[in-house]
Amino acid sequence: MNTNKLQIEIEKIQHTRKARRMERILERKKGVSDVSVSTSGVIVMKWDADQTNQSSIIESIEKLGLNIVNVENYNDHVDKKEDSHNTHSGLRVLGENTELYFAVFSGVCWVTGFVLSFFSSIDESIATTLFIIGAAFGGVFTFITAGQDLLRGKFEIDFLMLFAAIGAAVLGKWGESALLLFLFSLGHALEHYAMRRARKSISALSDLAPPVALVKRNGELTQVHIEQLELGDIIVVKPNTKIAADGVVTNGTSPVNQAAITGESVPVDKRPSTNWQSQNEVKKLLSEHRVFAGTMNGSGVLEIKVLKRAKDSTLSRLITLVKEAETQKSPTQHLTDRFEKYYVPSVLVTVMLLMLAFLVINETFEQSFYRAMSVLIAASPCALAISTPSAVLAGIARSARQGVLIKGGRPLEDLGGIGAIAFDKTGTLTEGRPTLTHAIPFGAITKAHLLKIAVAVEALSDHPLAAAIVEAGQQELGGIDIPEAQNLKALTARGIQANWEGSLIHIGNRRLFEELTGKKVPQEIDLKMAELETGGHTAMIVHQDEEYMGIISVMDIARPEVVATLATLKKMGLKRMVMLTGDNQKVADAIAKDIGITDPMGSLLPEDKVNAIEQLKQQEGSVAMVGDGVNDAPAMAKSTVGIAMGAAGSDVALETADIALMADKLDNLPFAIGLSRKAKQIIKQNLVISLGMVALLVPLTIMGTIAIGPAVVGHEGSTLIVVMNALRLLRYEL
Ligand SMILES: Nc1ncnc2c1ncn2[C@@H]1O[C@H](COP(=O)(O)OP(=O)(O)OP(=O)(O)O)[C@@H](O)[C@H]1O
Ligand SMILES: [Zn+2]
Repeated sequence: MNTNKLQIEIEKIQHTRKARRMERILERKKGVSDVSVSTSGVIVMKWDADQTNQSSIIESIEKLGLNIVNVENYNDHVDKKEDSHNTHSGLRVLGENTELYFAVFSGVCWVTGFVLSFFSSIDESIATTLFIIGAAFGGVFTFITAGQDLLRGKFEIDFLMLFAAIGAAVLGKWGESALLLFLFSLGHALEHYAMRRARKSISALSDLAPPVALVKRNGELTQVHIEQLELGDIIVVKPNTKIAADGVVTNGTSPVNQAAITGESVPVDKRPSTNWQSQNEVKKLLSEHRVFAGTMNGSGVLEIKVLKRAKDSTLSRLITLVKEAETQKSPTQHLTDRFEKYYVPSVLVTVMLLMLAFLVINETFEQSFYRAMSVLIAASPCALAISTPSAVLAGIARSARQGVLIKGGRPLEDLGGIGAIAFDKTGTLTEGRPTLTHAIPFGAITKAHLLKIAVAVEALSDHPLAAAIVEAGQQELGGIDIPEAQNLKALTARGIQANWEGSLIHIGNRRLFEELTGKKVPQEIDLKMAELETGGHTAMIVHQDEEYMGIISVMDIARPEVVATLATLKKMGLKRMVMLTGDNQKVADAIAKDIGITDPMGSLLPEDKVNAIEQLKQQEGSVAMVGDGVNDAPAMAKSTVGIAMGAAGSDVALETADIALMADKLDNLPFAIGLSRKAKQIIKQNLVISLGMVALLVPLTIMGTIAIGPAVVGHEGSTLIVVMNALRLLRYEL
């Protein structure tokens, strides 16, 4: 089976009955299965590439009198990116592993022929025939690939191999020719087999989402294909079944295992959101209210309002990004590509010259040709070519399983070599949910008045600090009516300004008032603030017209896992852990001391954060920046590797980061760094193995110490070792 998935948008179908009929008709087509036609005009189906093809399917749909609007082939761009050796699907009579079976059969022919050739009583032609059959089975895939490459104007290893085999055959050395093609095809079949294994663990992601969902419409439960779910639909998720869509919990409580998306092994308790009817965005929801398609419901029944279409779900985005990531070349790969560009032609020239050796030294053309072929095989950069991509593929596949999306070889390699790591404070190192701790009025002002002003003004702000002040302030004031403020102006990294009851209010930090008044803030205020800040409280001044009214302070606590995470990073040898924040330096120092940050940098303007990253890069070579990917995006973009946390809930973070921690936690950071280091190390080992083998084999073949057989064994052996070495990453644990 070679299953593909196809989604076709057509014009709306008027009746459900008609849609069902379409389904039945299409289902009857050979190679097509699991057809679902929605009245909204979406056809989804699976089709087997061995039995039918896309254009034939589209033709049959058009024959039904339907107008096709759009066609989306889920496997399309994956298939195209499969390596060229994998494209001859026409010959896959025995399934995916046909090449391997052919190689084994070719080997059997060769061994039998080889054994028979020792018996003088048996006619030589029998052994020769076996060799020829062996060569045919061993060479057919090589022949096709070489042909395809040639048509595309490319000289690749398959062509060289075929050339060598034909050369040997021309010289009457059928045994050698068969051996060569056998070993070559065996090596490459095993290599593809291994690579496919790594790729499978990526495509396993696609199987996470259940194909159907139970939807509640007009009080009735019906089963629909997930592509037919509409935004706002309420789906019912039974205990221990998979959740079919991204959405908000509207009813029921249940623990949900989100490991598939976020890598968290502990289930997250979900409960209904109180205002689910007005909730329209997954990213604004608290983790206890939102659910993701592909995650596993626990013991309770959940009702969920669908907030994303199947094709836009976090899981779908993740799958697309992982598949894209696989094709992003790493720095080492660019390097080896460039190396190969000069290397391959020079090998060819050398081989040409070696063929002419008989003109200079005393040997036959046959001997010269034979030596040249051995050198050609020995020097072929097969192992080199696969050494980095295989590691990148395995690394990305492994991390995806852990809830870490690494977008390609570059971030994978870069993260393994970072000299320092910088964190955004609010929401990354801290919970990002500050609480009000103090309200200190000055002089004759009452606490209630101070809070009233603060609540009225901050109610207009969407800064995380504001929410804390409003919520706690209102509670303390006991639901009294507070006149509304107007004309809010957010003063970035300073505070806010608004009109209230005919006066002008400012709330913010020292910078704001220094700029406003041109003077330092009064000493007693400064001292009081400093006292709070030393204790880790973020203090803000409330100012009405010309008067300082008081100080309010909030506190944001560190995330529970941060201490352990930073300790692990330290143990892993990361010396500089930097915290970047717009908050006061003293607050930064206080938090840093508690959690193990080495370089707290406070009172930063947004552009200062970017400069700080720039500076760190100069000092440490490369630096990773961890943040939420939204308001620290510029700093992340400037860093060597931008790491976004909580990416499962935020499309922006998922798109902009180089590496995304899907869970809203830092837990996986050491894992990601460890995996990247391992990948870097494996890539290095692979380069040594592949180049070392070439360095060993080339002189030996030139001197004639070893013949073509051992050269092929060495060559293919190193290729396999390199791939197997890379696949170790699939089993990586911190
Ligand atoms: N709405 C507001 N009300 C009062 N003060 C504010 C407000 N917005 C910002 N400030 C003041 O400006 C400072 C810097 O704010 P900024 O938004 O740059 O950083 P942050 O989001 O608090 O922290 P981080 O940089 O760690 O995310 C705050 O610490 C606070 O003193
Ligand atoms: Zn090879």
